[in-house]
Amino acid sequence: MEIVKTAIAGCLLLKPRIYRDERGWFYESFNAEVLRDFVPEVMNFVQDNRSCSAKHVLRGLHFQQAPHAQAKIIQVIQGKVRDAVVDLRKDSPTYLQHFVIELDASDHQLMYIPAGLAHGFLSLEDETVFQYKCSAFYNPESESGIRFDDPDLALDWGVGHDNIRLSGKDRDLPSLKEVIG
Ligand SMILES: Cc1cn([C@H]2C[C@H](O)[C@@H](COP(=O)(O)OP(=O)(O)O[C@H]3O[C@H](C)C(=O)[C@H](O)[C@H]3O)O2)c(=O)[nH]c1=O
Repeated sequence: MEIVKTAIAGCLLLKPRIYRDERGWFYESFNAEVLRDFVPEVMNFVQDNRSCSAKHVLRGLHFQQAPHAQAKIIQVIQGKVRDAVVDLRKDSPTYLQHFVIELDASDHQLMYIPAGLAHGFLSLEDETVFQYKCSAFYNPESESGIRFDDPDLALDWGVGHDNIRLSGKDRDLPSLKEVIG
């Protein structure tokens, strides 16, 4: 597996070695021994989530507040997304840094997102299936987030905001300024 650093400290792209033959392909999508030196929570993933989204559905930006903050290893199983992360760790050298990256199921890339980052994605195709490992259990009481169109972040989702479909909960998310105080 190739481990690639991103613009945010500790957030890593994971590019598995793909074994192809006449039957198709195979790769290890998670291997604790391989990730041990790069992913502090490698042995603490306790929950896997999977969602399916229609085109232009945006889920996020979400995070769980400490002590329920979740590190995640995300992957697009089917379809394509624009995935966004924001560093909310006040002690991080990349505090408030953010980026958007396109992840396509056909690339088989994964991304490790440390605890303390806000995360969301925009589905670019119908039936986009998104799966991720979490290092802490779901704790709705600790859930928070940032609105997808926050003016201070100005995230580039690649489509007009009028085309984006949100849950009622996500429509009411606070701004970055409200979250960081
Ligand atoms: C997250 C979660 C949700 N649920 C239930 C609660 C709701 O009844 C239903 C849908 O939840 P929600 O609308 O919060 O799902 P998403 O909008 O996909 O949330 C996710 O969106 C972005 C992409 C993330 O990175 C977060 O991990 C996660 O919050 O599943 C559970 O039972 N367990 C869970 O871990």
